[in-house]
Amino acid sequence: MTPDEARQELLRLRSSIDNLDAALVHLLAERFKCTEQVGRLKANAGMPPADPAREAVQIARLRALSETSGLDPHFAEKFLNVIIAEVIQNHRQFLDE
Ligand SMILES: C=C(O[C@@H]1C=C(C(=O)O)C=C[C@H]1O)C(=O)O
Repeated sequence: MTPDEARQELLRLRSSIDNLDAALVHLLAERFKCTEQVGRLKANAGMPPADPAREAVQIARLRALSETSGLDPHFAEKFLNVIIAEVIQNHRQFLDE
């Protein structure tokens, strides 16, 4: 591959990365819209913000999905835990409203 071909290939790959990053942002935005509704529902119904049993099921499911799709299951678990921690923090704020 010539240096010029390598630069072209890099641009092509980065264009796909940019599209995928945009898709991730949109997916996360939809997920947080949904979890906001869950948080308000739970706060109104007197349910606790966190549900460790539900989280364990989700983590097991995502780890299995990761294994079949070639994603590192450890990374998938870490990623989901970061998102869930943010969601629970948001849910706690609804308790004060
Ligand atoms: C969204 C919920 O609240 C919390 C956040 C979760 C999530 O982000 O997936 C899962 C379980 C709960 O700890 C829920 O109970 O479904």
